[in-house]
Amino acid sequence: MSILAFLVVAALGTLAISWQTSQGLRKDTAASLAQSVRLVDMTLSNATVAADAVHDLVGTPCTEDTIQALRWQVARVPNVRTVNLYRGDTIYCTSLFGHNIDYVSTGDYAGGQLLLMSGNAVTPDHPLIAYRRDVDGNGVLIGVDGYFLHNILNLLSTHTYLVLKIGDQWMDNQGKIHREEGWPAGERMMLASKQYPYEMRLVIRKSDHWRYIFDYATASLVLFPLVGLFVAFMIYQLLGRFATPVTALRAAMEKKQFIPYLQPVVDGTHHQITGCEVLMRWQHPQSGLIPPYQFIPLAEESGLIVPMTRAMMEQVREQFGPLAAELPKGFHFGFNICASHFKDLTLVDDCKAFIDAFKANPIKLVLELTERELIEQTETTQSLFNGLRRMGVLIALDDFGTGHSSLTYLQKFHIDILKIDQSFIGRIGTDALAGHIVDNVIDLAKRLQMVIVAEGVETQAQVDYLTPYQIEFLQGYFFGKPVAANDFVEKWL
Ligand SMILES: Nc1nc2c(ncn2[C@@H]2O[C@@H]3COP(=O)(O)O[C@H]4[C@@H](O)[C@H](n5cnc6c(=O)[nH]c(N)nc65)O[C@@H]4COP(=O)(O)O[C@H]3[C@H]2O)c(=O)[nH]1
Repeated sequence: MSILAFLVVAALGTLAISWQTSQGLRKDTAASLAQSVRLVDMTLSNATVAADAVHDLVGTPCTEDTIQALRWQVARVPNVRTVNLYRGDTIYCTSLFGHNIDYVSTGDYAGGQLLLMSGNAVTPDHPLIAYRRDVDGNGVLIGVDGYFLHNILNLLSTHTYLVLKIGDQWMDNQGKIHREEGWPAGERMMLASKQYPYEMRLVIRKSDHWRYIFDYATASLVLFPLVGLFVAFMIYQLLGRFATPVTALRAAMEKKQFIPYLQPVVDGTHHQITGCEVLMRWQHPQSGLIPPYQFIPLAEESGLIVPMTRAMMEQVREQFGPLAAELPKGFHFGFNICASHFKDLTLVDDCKAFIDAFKANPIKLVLELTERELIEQTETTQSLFNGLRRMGVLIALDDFGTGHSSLTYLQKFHIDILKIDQSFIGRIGTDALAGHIVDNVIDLAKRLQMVIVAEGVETQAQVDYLTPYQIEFLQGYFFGKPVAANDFVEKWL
């Protein structure tokens, strides 16, 4: 989707740029054509001025005065290089050589008026335009300097190929005169002069488009890919990353959205705080605080629970390690650990790092395993359990009474603590049968001679009921609900 979005924006950008470019190019070229015709007309009008000035000399003999008058026009009128008089098809008087006989092919003149020449006798490589004014078979020929004309072409053909066409000849912006139609390929435009028989022709080559794009749409060239990348990134954020619930979990983990909530655990006699259970919450930016039953099963299924639990231990360690001195003596932290985590040897390192963070006032670390998900005994799990034991980590069996743990299982894994499931505590005082079941579960736990925690204690009646059993620890809303780490510090420490 992101790539598609990028391509769509890029395609739109390309369309916009090419539309913008072709519109701009068309407008600019039309303006260049009009401008070039105006300038060439202006140049040729100088020839008209010179021709007007010597009009009366047409057909008169080539005297010194006539030659002087011709030369005077060359000196006076801009762009005029030569002024010549002819009779029929013979030039007989020139500003350059005075009295001189030369042949003129008047039939070659476009519209009988203009001829494009690559040079003359004096400057054979210097283009010029001959302007002819005929007066009944006689007339005047004005040589107009091609330099100014090819400069006009040069100046106005920055983005296109612009030529001046007179008859079947044309001059390019280098001042070269051509006869064949050897023009570059591309879109053609032309504009004819209304005053003189010539036209300006223009070719928009493919490369002109590119040059035009770079010159005029640089901002768009940078902007569109950037917008494309931004849109693609936003779509990636909104759709791509959360395409599956697992990717959503992974993203949340990277953004550290899983945070610890802590619930106090109190001693069974004086109801003083002795430790806490760490319970994970997902602080979702849109949905708010998400309880663990909505994401823990998926986290376990996908294997993400291991890094999530490690991050949880790290967060608690970083927040409470510096407060070690303020914790009650022998304070315990309980973490829920899923069965698959017991195959991961990094657990030992994480536990060591956790314990080491509280050297100032050593704590007890409790790993809570749920009874509903029994651990298989393999060499790895066994060595892991042994390693944890050596470090003094305690193992608690959570939700005791709801699963199928056998005595052998409890012994095999050296369980230290049994946490009686809250469903049993919740039944206290409801009916006689329920009371019987609760008694039996507590009795069984007692016979196993393990430390007991009663979970889910909500009422005074439940506390009173449990008191004669001398249960070591109690946990439940009656004493305190799970709260964020800061609130826990404020309320309990
Ligand atoms: N009605 C009632 N409920 C009480 C009372 N006292 C405690 N509770 C709730 O009982 C649950 C005790 O945790 P749990 O049995 O380990 O059960 C936990 C545990 O199995 C799992 N869980 C929570 N955090 C983690 C975690 O970090 N890792 C793993 N693997 N599982 C976790 O999600 C389960 C539910 O957690 P929570 O929603 O936090 O629910 C907590 C706690 O808020 C009470 O007096 N009344």
